[in-house]
Amino acid sequence: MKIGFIGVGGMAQAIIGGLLTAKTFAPADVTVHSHRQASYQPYAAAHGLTAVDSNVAVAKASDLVVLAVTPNVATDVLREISGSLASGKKILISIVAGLSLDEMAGIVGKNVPILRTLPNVNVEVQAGMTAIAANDQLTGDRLAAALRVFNTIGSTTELAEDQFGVFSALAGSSPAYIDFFIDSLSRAGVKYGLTKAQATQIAAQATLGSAKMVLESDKIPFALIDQVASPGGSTVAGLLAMEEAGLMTAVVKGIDATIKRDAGGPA
Ligand SMILES: NC(=O)C1=CN([C@@H]2O[C@H](COP(=O)(O)OP(=O)(O)OC[C@H]3O[C@@H](n4cnc5c(N)ncnc54)[C@H](OP(=O)(O)O)[C@@H]3O)[C@@H](O)[C@H]2O)C=CC1
Ligand SMILES: O=C(O)[C@@H]1CCC=N1
Repeated sequence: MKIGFIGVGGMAQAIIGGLLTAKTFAPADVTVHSHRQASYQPYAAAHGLTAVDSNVAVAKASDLVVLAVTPNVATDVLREISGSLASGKKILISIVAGLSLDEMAGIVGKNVPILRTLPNVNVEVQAGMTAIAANDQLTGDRLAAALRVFNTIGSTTELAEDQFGVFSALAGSSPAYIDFFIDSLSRAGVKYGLTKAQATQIAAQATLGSAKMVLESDKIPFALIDQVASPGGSTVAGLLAMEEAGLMTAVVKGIDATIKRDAGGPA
């Protein structure tokens, strides 16, 4: 099974990095092309991937064709490769935010098996969270082959397409927000004399452990908060100060803005 990427920006590189580490594909079975030769050729050479000189060549060389370009060029690129997908033998996988299965099928043809996905950048370390929706042409072994791509680099969840916007905010964009939180914790540590490197490692490990606790214990986050906040202690003092500064409202407002923009609202 061969996989090809049209677009090798931040997200495609995270997926490819995760897949190579997981050994889901051998480097030579991964074909790439993007807009600028200066960006895709050195990347392909550095990882032993197969670089080709057009988007159509990616589609021709691959069983799984991953559309990983920015949303503003996605429909043009689909038009460009539609002839190579027309037989319905290749599987189109899109990671493009906001592009629906119907829009894609309207361009490449209703007989083409398509998997719409929304991965997050953590796929690079096999800890991704990916939403998936398949069209009715993608079933059986072919669906399993497409799902395997994302199951080997993290968790997946099947989702109705009208929930991709909220998912994109909670999982696609949130690594940036969680990193913002980690960096804020770390800066607070620097304020009190830790080095930035020490403080970042401490903040990141505490975040990782807390996420693991939420996933693995049977307690909801509020119960875990209560477990940490000793009566009359320092944590409850910190929690109240954070809430006075509007932490929960700030997070929800951030998610509101993310969803609005994902739905086509102004930047
Ligand atoms: N970043 C993330 O965390 C996530 C991103 N996504 C989706 O992934 C997609 C890519 O995002 P991201 O990686 O962040 O963006 P980048 O800007 O990092 O990458 C975009 C890629 O598209 C390529 N490209 C642009 N125009 C063309 C074209 N006409 N033909 C071929 N390739 C082209 C660029 O090529 P070049 O570099 O050569 O100019 C670049 O490799 C988006 O649709 C986004 O919605 C989804 C989930 C999470
Ligand atoms: O910022 C973006 O538009 C994309 C969608 C989800 C994560 N990154």
